[in-house]
Amino acid sequence: TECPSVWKYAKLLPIDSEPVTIQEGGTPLYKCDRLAEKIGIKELYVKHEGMNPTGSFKDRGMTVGVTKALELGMKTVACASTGNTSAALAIYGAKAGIPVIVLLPAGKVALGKIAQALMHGAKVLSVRGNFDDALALVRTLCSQEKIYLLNSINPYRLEGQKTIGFEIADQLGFKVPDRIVLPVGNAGNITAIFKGFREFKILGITDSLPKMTGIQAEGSCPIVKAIKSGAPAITPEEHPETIATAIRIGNPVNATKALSAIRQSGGTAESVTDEEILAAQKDLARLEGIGVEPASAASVAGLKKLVDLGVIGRDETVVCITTGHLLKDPQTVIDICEEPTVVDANIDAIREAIFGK
Ligand SMILES: Cc1ncc(COP(=O)(O)O)c(/C=C/C(=O)C(=O)O)c1O
Repeated sequence: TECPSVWKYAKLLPIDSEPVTIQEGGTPLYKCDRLAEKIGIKELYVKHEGMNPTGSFKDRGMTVGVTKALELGMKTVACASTGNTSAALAIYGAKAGIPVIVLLPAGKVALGKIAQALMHGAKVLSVRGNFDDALALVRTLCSQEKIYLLNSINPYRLEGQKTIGFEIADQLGFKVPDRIVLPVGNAGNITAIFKGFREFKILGITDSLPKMTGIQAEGSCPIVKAIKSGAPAITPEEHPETIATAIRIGNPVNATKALSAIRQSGGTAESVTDEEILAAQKDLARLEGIGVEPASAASVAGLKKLVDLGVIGRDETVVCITTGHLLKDPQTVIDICEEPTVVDANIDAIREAIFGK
């Protein structure tokens, strides 16, 4: 059988040429019974997008976006990023053989992501400002030069990411889950996944739509505030703050589409504290063996909060999307875990450390 990947769904993607691919997609959908029991719901799956080649779901958008860049005869690609978008663009640009420019918020990008962007040969600019400043600047650059902008304002990114919805439906035997819960930053992914489920329904492949449920960090949650207030648009946040640096975004470019996806699907949005995010990161790792970076764990933290609040029913079938691998942000893990025990190299010291005698 065909290896599951983004390009399994090529007929539903707006690409006519040979794709630039590193076999992205086809990520595991884990049934998480121990985590489900702890949270108190009947059926919980985790779609682990950290298992993509570059370690995040961004690969799906970039395989389509970079292929389209070549189709359009673009010679250089660029993006602003909280880290994962830039890592993926660096890798797909390298695969495509074209130069990559990335703008990162100085001091606010996890180690693994910077390592990827640098090693794969991107021109990395560390901007003295936040992600939103960097995004405004790269949009200006791409309007002045013939450089292809590949942030999720570029619709081809969302075309690739909608395959997450296709795969979940595929993996559940075309039984659509009641709800998808995922972290929201620039709000491209929640928009894209809803599009995927909507397209499968229009094609008659499935017969329902999941409730799209976006989770943000309490210190960076413009989408949540708009959903709770019923506002037609977000109020951008000047100083977004969270340990989950991947979603430290105050002015999401896809806000309008995301608000529509949440409202059309009967979903919701909720915020969680950094502490709740880190607790969920540990639960995923220690109950299910799923290693994620902090932002990804916001999905599980938000699920727990919404179940406790009675917003999510205990009999719902829920899929949480974990968006990035633990190895992207090892420093945060070292900072929150207990130190290793240093021992002398002899069996007595080992036994003492383990058995205390
Ligand atoms: C691990 C992780 N989890 C969730 C999100 C939020 O997805 P969107 O709501 O579609 O933005 C991101 C986004 C990262 C960037 O925006 C970037 O890399 O520039 C992420 O890296």
